Amino acid sequence: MTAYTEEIRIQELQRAWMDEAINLATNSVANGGGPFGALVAKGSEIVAVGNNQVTATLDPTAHAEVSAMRAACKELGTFSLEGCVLITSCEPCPMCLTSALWARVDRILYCADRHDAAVAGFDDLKFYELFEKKPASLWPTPVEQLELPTRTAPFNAWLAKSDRVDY
Ligand SMILES: Nc1nc2[nH]cnc2c(=O)[nH]1
Repeated sequence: MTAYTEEIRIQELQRAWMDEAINLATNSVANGGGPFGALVAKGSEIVAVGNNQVTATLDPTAHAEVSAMRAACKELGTFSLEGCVLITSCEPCPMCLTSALWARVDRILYCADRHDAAVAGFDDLKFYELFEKKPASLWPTPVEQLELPTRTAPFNAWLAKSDRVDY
């Protein structure tokens, strides 16, 4: 296989995965979920899929991407998605983007963006804008530090644990 045909193969695979993510998102609406779908792929294989289940499961963190990454970790038996790609029907919100960074995915591919989501009434864009505003203590949901002398005790315990599993 030449580099060119390999590139075409990868593009076709990505297109098929994105079509699948969009189908998951559309079906999610029909099944009572939010209009978002995502999947995690490794090599040429889909490891796991997910759709938005916030209202169905009473879980504000049950976004499509988080659901897909949770399922992928379970499937692979690991907390790291290194070597995997996250494909999502819509640009990840700040929570999902950070979750993907924590999961150490190799790459994220999305279709609709935060502006498309805003038209549908979702706050992804608003939250991205919030993160650009400082200080967070002045956000509509104030984020404030209560600085106690014991604040680093958990980290001290962590650093003293020789058999800790870093992530
Ligand atoms: N990308 C994305 N944005 C959202 N905004 C609200 N829910 C979701 C979701 O599941 N995925």
